[in-house]
Amino acid sequence: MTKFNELGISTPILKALERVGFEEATPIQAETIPSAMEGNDVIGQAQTGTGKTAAFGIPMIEKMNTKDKSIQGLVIAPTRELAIQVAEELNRLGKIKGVRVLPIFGGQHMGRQIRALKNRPQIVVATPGRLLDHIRRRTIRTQDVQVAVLDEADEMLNMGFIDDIRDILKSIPEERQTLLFSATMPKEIRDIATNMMKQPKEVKIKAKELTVENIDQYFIEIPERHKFDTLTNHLDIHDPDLAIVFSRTKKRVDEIAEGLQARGFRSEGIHGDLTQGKRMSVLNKFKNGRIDVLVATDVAARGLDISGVTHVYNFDIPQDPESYVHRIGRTGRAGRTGEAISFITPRETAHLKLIEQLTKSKMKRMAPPTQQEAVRGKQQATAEKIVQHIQKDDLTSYRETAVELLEEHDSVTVIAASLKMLTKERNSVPVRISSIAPVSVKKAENMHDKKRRNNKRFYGKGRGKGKGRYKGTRNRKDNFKKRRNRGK
Ligand SMILES: Nc1ncnc2c1ncn2[C@@H]1O[C@H](COP(=O)(O)OP(=O)(O)OP(=O)(O)O)[C@@H](O)[C@H]1O
Ligand SMILES: [Mg+2]
Repeated sequence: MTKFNELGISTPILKALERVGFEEATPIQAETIPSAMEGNDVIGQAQTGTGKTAAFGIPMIEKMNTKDKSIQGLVIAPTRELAIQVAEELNRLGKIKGVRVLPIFGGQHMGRQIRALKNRPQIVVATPGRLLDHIRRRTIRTQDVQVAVLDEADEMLNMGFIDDIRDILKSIPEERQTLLFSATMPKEIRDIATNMMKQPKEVKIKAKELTVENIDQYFIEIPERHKFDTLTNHLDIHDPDLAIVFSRTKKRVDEIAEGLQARGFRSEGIHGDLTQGKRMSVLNKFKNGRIDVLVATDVAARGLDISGVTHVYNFDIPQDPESYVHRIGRTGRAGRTGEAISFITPRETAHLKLIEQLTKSKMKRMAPPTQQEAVRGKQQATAEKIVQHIQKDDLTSYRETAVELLEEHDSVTVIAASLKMLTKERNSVPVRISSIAPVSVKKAENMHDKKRRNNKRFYGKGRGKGKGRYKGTRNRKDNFKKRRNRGK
């Protein structure tokens, strides 16, 4: 284990690290911080939840000159929630040094962002579409940017984002330092990345598996129509602190969340068609434990760091095997344990193999939990609560009534009645989720089309097309030209 003070980090940042409670550097931090501080371009790959944010954040903050009021650092992230989270983490690490960090993302008022930019942040953490709007309106100037980071780099360099990223990087001086981080880095994406960088140092933390070892991975083979009951049965038996349920479409996310509510779970959905205000309020409720089950599209698959997530369900397995790695990585973070349960329909077993090939780990088969097991699970949870009362509380004032009850009834009957009263029996209202085609291996190979489609599906129709969005992107013009030529 490496201490932070062995990495050449300055005193204000060491102090900040102490304050946030980071005692030792994680392997990705130990290996990339010194190299990035020397000014190298770095591609950093390490498992989910192993501290990649601080791995790029610390060298970036070190490089910032607080006397200079221009934007010197730029972090680009695929979702708004992640941009906010990364900005918060950089703020915690850079505060003592006096570095100002601002998140900039779509779905928020331009005017409000322009006002916030007047505070002259040194670091901006942004989603690509909105950042490009600001660059084109010259409300964000990138000529003094020295460090550019692509968090979730493989996602940022995929079909859905790459044109925006190219345009953004073009606006930044070439002498910049470029840092790319992700838990996954397919080879073809790494090749694109290297072309945008200067002799990057590649740091890949060696691990037997791409996924985190302390996440127990299971799969349950069931027909589509049994998925919902299987989910509620599993939730009743395993009683997660916080759980995330991933589905492939926004419609199903809404339906699953509503179905869970109908059965008495505290649940809400999050996806790209919701207003930004709603997205934030749902996520905050989940973080504060006011909802227990978050149902999400892949908009919540990458980067989000929410403590207390003990279970991740793949209600629908993802089309993209990389996405599996990121989804299940929402649990088992920073050394904690977690469970991932994937529902596989009989026609999707080949896809399961594809995922296992990528992750180099095996999912264990689990039998679908039955209704009786679920009922037993709920009763056992009540029994545990009773035992806690026995251990903790003073029950003297209840004893007399207890003795009276036992004079008339046998003890098992009395306890059974108490359990019945205390157990919140699950109502079993029928819930229908609209159907979805199974994922197929063949489809997954068609990367190009898939990525364009998926970005719309997960992040929302409106991504990057808000009011005032700069309309004449090179890409669209090119497409237009192509169409015109074809028509001739
Ligand atoms: N050195 C450290 N010691 C203790 N905790 C740490 C350390 N570095 C980071 N953490 C904490 O670990 C958690 C995960 O960190 P982070 O979100 O940066 O992971 P990540 O590698 O970016 O994961 P993902 O691939 O999912 O984006 C965070 O809560 C973070 O504050
Ligand atoms: Mg991250």
